[in-house]
Amino acid sequence: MNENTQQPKVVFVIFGATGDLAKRKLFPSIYNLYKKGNLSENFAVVGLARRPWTDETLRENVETSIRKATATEEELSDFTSHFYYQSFDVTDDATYDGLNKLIIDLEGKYETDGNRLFYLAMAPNFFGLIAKKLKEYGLKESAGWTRLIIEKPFGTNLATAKELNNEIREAFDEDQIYRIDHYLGKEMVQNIEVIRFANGIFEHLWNNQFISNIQITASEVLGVEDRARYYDQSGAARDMLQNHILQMVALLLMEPPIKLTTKEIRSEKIKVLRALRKINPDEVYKYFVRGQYDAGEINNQAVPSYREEHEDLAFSNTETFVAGRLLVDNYRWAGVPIYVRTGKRMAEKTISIVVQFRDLPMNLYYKSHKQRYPNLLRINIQPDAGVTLSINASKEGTGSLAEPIELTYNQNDVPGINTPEAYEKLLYDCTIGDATNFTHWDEVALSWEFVDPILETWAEKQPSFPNYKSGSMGPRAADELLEKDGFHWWDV
Ligand SMILES: NC(=O)C1=CN([C@@H]2O[C@H](COP(=O)(O)OP(=O)(O)OC[C@H]3O[C@@H](n4cnc5c(N)ncnc54)[C@H](OP(=O)(O)O)[C@@H]3O)[C@@H](O)[C@H]2O)C=CC1
Ligand SMILES: O=C1O[C@H](COP(=O)(O)O)[C@@H](O)[C@H](O)[C@H]1O
Repeated sequence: MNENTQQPKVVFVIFGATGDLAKRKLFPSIYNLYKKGNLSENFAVVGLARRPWTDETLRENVETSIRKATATEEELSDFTSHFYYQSFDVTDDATYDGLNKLIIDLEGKYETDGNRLFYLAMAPNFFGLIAKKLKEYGLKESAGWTRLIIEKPFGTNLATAKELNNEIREAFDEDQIYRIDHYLGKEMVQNIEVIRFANGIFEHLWNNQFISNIQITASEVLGVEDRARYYDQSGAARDMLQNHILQMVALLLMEPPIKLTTKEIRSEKIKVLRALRKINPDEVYKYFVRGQYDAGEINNQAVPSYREEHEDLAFSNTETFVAGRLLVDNYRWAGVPIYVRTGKRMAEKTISIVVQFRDLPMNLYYKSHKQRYPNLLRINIQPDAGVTLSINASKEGTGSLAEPIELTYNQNDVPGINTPEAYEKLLYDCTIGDATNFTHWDEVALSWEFVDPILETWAEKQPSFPNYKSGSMGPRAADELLEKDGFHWWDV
């Protein structure tokens, strides 16, 4: 079935084809695009890494990674026959000419019109170098389009992000650069705009007169897994807050764009990020909470503390949890706190947004003020994908008393809906040249500007870690953030 009208022709070049991201996300996503007819037969994939694999080894690995997708043997071999491997060290100049030759051969064989998509699924310290070499060895020169997808993290602070951006911009134009943030490929994150801008009942109330606060939670059950080396240098603020969480904030608070184009949507998101109130160093501990998980229990299973996960982490002061209270200084949002929290080894895997509407000045249907239930709009991103609206009504037998009831749409319950993986959507968008759900440099820079003072202040003082139990919803201080304002985290 072809869900979209365009069936791109392209050679994908994956740097880091033997790695975790390629195996878990990229190969299955390319397969799904192919299976759904969102990719024409005119495509090839070149996998690159240092390991001395052959085309056959790569194809076997691709097969293993997509087996779950229940393909027949014939479908699998048709698909994997488009994959080619080249053993390649990105630091070795001698390898780039050979790569160009292989791509040109494949362009002839598969008639891909010279379209090239370079995907950098490698450690970020290689991003600048690869971009430079692609230009230097003429791999950017082709009869079709050339695009570059860059994985996260994009720098470790504003200064390093600028350096990286300058390196990449020397080789590629901004409109060829696709900085991926996979949260922007999630169905319900994309739906934020639709829910807001296609519904008068929400958009008319979407401001500080009617909304008392907004809560964003991205909690994970998993711990650091085998990414300790990366994660310990990063921590929750760099790993999740600087990118995924601030992107959701921008989508939730932006003004309606004048058109649904990449340029207009980005321009509105950028205005929100510019309006984020910068945190003064002396306010960091008042408005932001950091945490690191201790041992605990999740789903009745004992799990170790962060420091016990790997010998290199034994004395780590890296945060695995961050919560904060953000303010956006513009006419629409002045005074509305946006609470965010994200962390590893929490009680459950959830990504959800709760929009709490203001109480009525006087509600005739409650016996006491304590029983009031505000209206809540929940945008459930994962594991449920849908929306829930909490309203008040009298239930049978409760007479003239109001009780909260929930109106729920859960996409997971709708038969026949097969929500595509975030990476699948974003890969497709890139092949058709739609950069709407990728981040512009200005968004990256503004997000670092917001996060940097928090990280700098934290770096000055050793935290008292661990400070939350695995299987909990984070440190107690994260609850106090809201309690000080008379709110509490809603269940997610
Ligand atoms: N894994 C994940 O879930 C996520 C990953 N990311 C990002 O994706 C990127 C890749 O991550 P991930 O796949 O986990 O990393 P891995 O460590 O699993 O893979 C790294 C890849 O780079 C290759 N490589 C390393 N050095 C060289 C070199 N000098 N020349 C050529 N190839 C080299 C490795 O292969 P070989 O050793 O054979 O050379 C391997 O294929 C990172 O930027 C990460 O932050 C982002 C979100 C989630
Ligand atoms: O980018 C990242 O995201 C994942 C969480 O992604 P999700 O789609 O499962 O919500 C996180 O585990 C990882 O640390 C981070 O790098």
